[in-house]
Amino acid sequence: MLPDDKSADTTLPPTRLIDGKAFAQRLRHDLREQALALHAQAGVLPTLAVVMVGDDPASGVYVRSKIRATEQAGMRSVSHHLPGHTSEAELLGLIATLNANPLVHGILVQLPLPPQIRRDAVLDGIAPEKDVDGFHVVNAGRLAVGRRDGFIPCTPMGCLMLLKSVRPVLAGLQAVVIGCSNIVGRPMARLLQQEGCTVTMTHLRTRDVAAEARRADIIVVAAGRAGLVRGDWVKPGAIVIDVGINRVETPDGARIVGDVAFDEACPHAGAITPVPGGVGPMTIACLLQNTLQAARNTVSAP
Ligand SMILES: Nc1nc(=O)c2c([nH]1)NC[C@@H]1CN(c3ccc(C(=O)N[C@@H](CCC(=O)O)C(=O)O)cc3)C=[N+]21
Ligand SMILES: [Mg+2]
Repeated sequence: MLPDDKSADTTLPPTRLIDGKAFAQRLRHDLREQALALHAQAGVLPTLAVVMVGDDPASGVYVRSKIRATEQAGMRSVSHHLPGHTSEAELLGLIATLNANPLVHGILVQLPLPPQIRRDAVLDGIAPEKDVDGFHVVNAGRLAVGRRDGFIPCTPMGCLMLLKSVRPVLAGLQAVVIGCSNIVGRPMARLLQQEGCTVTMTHLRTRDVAAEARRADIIVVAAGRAGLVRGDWVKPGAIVIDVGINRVETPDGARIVGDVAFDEACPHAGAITPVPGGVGPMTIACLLQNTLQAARNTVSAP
């Protein structure tokens, strides 16, 4: 390059692919060492109870990968598979038993639940100190008021870790969250706000989501609609975190895609998560982190 050639100064740096799979593998490796140390030093074997109701095949796949990851991370898992016709009272009974069991540190009830069971009644039946999903209303409340003594939902926590891996300081940035479920969007917005972002939460009734997205330095999308975020929604250099998991049929068979039109968005984004291999693996790693934390919390400080 000639000394007077300034073209490099105006060219955007290449898009950075955020490798959630590799990040999650490192985290799981670290968690394994910490779990083994806790077991050796305090005699506590971090244990996660996974409860599944019914036979949704996708849920079965997730549950099995959570159990495998738990054991690979030097922790124990106990799984309870209940039939699809289980009543809410029966499920609450199992949860009460797990709440009372001192050898169980974390409890995860796989969602979605069958229609005869009220999700919120079940989530609020889990002891908050064992609520490693962070879905109990008490843990949601702790996050909402900025307290740090509760559990943070695993997917937003994983998204924040990935964001910070490419941009350690988020303060002052404009963030847009697309989709505001209690599981991802709402807690994500609260975490970003705590990091000092100016957060816009968008949802089904937002008049012009594209216009909100175009102003953003950070886009987190958890809307459950394949290809929702188009290339021209992405401000040059923005960080794009894609939480979507959509199964689509292609001529070459079924494929999992996110909520971002990845090929379109890539040239605009400064950094972007792929699907698969982005946010998904982080969700499981953060579940293990919360389980380890729940186990540690049972050990009285020396
Ligand atoms: N109580 C509860 N807690 C949950 O955390 C919870 C739940 N219920 N119900 C279902 C959703 C979904 N979920 C995922 C976890 C990991 C991947 C994951 O690892 N995905 C990989 C593989 C994707 C694939 O190829 O199938 C990836 O994105 O690369 C995806 C989705 C947790 N969920
Ligand atoms: Mg992903």
